[in-house]
Amino acid sequence: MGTATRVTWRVEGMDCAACVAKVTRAVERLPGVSAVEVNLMAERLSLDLDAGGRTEAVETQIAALGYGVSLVDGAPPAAAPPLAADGHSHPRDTQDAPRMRPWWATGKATLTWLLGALVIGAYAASLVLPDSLTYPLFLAATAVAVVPFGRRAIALARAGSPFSIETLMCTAAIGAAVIGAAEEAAVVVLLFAVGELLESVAAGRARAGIQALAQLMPRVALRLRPDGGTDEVAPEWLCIGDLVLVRPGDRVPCDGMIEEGTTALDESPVTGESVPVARGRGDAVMAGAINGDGAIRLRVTRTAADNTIARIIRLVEEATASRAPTQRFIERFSRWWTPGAMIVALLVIVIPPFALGWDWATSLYRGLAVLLIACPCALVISVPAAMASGLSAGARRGLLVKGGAALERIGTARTVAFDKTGTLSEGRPRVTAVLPAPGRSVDEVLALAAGAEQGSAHPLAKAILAAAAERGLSPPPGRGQSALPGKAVVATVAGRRISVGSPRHAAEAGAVLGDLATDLTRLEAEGRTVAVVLIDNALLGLVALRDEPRADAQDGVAALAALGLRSVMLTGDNARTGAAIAASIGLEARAELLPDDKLREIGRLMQDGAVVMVGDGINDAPALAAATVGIAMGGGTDVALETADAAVLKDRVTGVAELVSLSRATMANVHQNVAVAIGLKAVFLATTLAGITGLWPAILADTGATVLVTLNALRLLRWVPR
Ligand SMILES: Nc1ncnc2c1ncn2[C@@H]1O[C@H](COP(=O)(O)OP(=O)(O)OP(=O)(O)O)[C@@H](O)[C@H]1O
Ligand SMILES: [Zn+2]
Repeated sequence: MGTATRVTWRVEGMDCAACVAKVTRAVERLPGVSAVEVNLMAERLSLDLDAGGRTEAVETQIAALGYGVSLVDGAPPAAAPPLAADGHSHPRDTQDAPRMRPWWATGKATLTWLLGALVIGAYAASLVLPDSLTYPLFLAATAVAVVPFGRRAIALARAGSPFSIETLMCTAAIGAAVIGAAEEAAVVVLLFAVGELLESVAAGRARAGIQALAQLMPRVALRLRPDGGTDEVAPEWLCIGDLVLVRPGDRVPCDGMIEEGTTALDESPVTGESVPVARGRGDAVMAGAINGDGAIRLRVTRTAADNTIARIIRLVEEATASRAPTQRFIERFSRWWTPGAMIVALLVIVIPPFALGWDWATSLYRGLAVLLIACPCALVISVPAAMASGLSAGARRGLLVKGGAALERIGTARTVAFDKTGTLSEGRPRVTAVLPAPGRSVDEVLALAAGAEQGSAHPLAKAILAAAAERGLSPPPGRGQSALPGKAVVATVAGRRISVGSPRHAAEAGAVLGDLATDLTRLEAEGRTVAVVLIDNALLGLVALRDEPRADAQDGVAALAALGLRSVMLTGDNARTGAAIAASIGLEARAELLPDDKLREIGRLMQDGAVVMVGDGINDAPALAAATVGIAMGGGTDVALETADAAVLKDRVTGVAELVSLSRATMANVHQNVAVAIGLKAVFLATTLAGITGLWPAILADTGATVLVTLNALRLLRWVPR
C-alpha cells in the first residue's frame, strides 16, 4: 500500500503553457495519479502512479488530447543495460519509439495546408460560381478543421476543462456556419490552425536553441588503454576514472581533470568566453570546449549524463518550466477569462434584441465576433514564449538563469553587491612584502606564519604557504589550529602561540605595532591586505599581500552604472585596503564585515529596492541566498549553480551587466506581447460591439495577435550582449 512509482513519458506536440496546463489537468484527474509535473522544453511528463493507477489510462488520455506519448522511464524493468567490453555497465539513454499520435495531431502542417487549399479554392470558385455552389466548399473546409479541434475540445471537457480555447473556436466556427457565414467560419478555423502551427514552430526554435548545446559533444572519445593505445568510444560510454586523450583541435568529450599536458582551451561554445584559457595538469576542463594546440590526457570526472553541458540543458529546461510571477498572474487571469468571455458573448446575443431592438442575425453575428476576440491564446503565450527565448538566448552565451522568476527580478535591481575575493579580484593573493618586527627576520616571520596557516583553506593562507615554499623554508608543524572567521587563524607552532590575522584582531589582542604602524597604513592605502603575525600576542611581523582586481572589474562596474545600477563591494578586509581597491575599480566599499555583517548589509541595501548579490558561490552562499537575486560567477560552477539563482559561466564581471540587460530585454518583450495581445482585442471588442467591424477583423485580431506575439518572442533568440 502507498508505494507509488514515478513514471515519465515523453509528450510530443506541446507548444505553450496552455498545452502544459491541458495535459496537467487532464492526467491529474485520473485515478491513482499524483504529483504531476509537465516540462514543456524537455517534452516530459512525470507523475507518481500508485496501485490504483494504470499507465495505459494516462497514455490514452494524452493521445485523446492530440499529443504523442511514449514511455521513457518507470516502465516494468527492461533488460539490464549491456555490459561494455571493459566490464563496467555504462549509462545509456533508453527510450522506446514514440507511440502513434492521432493523424490529426501529427499532421498539424498537413491539416493547415489542406485547409488553406480548400479555403483558397473556395474563394477562386466564388469568382465564377454562384454562392449556392461555393457555400458547401467553405462548409467542407470548416468541417475538416472542426473535427480535430472539436475532438480535442471534447477530450478536454471530459478531462475537466470545458472552457478551453478549442471550445471557444469550435463554438465560434459552428455558430458562424449556422448563421450562414460559412466563409468566415472557414477562415476562423484556418487561421486558428495557422496560429497553432506557428506556436509549435516557435516552441521548436527555443527548444532547438538549447539542444544545440548537446551538439557540442563530440561523437567519439579516445579512451586510453593501459597499454597506451586508444579505443574510439562514444562519450556516453566513458566512466568516471577513465583516461581520455584529447588531440589538438578536438572537442573535449567529457568533464575531466588534466593528468598530462598543457594547452589553451576555447570554452566559448559553453561559457561564451571568447579568449582561450591556458590549462595544465590538475586543471578542470569541461566537455564541449575546443582544444588548442596541445595534446592532453584527461581523467574523466563526470559521466556524460551529468557533465556541465547536460546540467546546463537540464537547468534551462527546468527554468522554462518554472513560471515567472507575471506568467502566473496571466494564467490565473485567463482561467476566468474564457468562461467569462463566453458569458459576455451569450449576453451580447440574447440581451440587445430585447433591450436595443437589434435583430437576431445582428446579435448572433456580433456575439460570435466577441467570442473570437475573447480567445486568450495570444495572451497565454505572451509571457512563456518571451521567457523561453530569453532563457535560451542567455544560456547560449554563458548566462544561466534558473527560472522566469529570477530572470524577471534581475532587471529590477537597484543595487549590485559584489563579494571582493574571487569575484571582483582574481582570488589569488600573493605575498608582496614581509616586514619583521625589530630583532626578527623575514624567514622567521614567514616560517611561523606558514606553520599556523597549514591546513587552512583561506586564500591568504595559501599565499603565505606558497611564499614560504618559494623561499625554501620548511615551516614547523602547527598544532591545535583554530580559525576565527573574518579575523584570524591561531595555532601553536614550535611551542609558541602564533596568530595570523587582521590588524583589528591584533589590536584586540593588545599587540603594539610600534614603528611598523606607519608601514601598515601605507601598505593598506596602496590596496594591500596586511596580515599581522603575533607571537604570544606580541608583534612578530607584517605580511603584505595583494590580490589583483580582475582585468574587467572596472568595465563591469561601469556597465552597471550605465544601466543605472549602484555597485557596492562587500569585504572582510580592513577599511583602508577596501577603500583603495574599491576606488581603483570605481565603486563603493563596505569593509571590515564579518560574515554575519555581510548578511545585515544586504538587508540594509534591500531597503532601497531589489539587490543582486554577486559571489563565487564558495564562502558566500548565505549572502547569495539572502539577496533578491544571487548570481554566481565563474569557476566554482557546481556550487554556484546550486546556491545561486543565476550564474555567469565565464569569469567576467561584465557578465552581470549582460544579465541585467538580458532581463530587461526579456521583460520589454513580455510587455510588448501583453500590450499587443490585450490592445488589439480591446480595440476590436469596442468596434465590434459598436457595429463598426464584423467577424473578419475579429478573426484577424485574434490570430494576428498570436502571430505577432510569437514572432516578437522569437526576435529575442537573437539577443546579443551590448
Ligand atoms: N586564515 C587567515 N589568515 C590570515 N588572515 C586572516 C585569515 N582569516 C581571516 N583573516 C583576516 O580577516 C580578514 C577578513 O577575512 P574574510 O575571510 O572575512 O575576508 P576575505 O575572504 O579575505 O575577503 P572578502 O570578504 O573580501 O572576500 C582578512 O582580510 C584577514 O586580514
Ligand atoms: Zn498550445
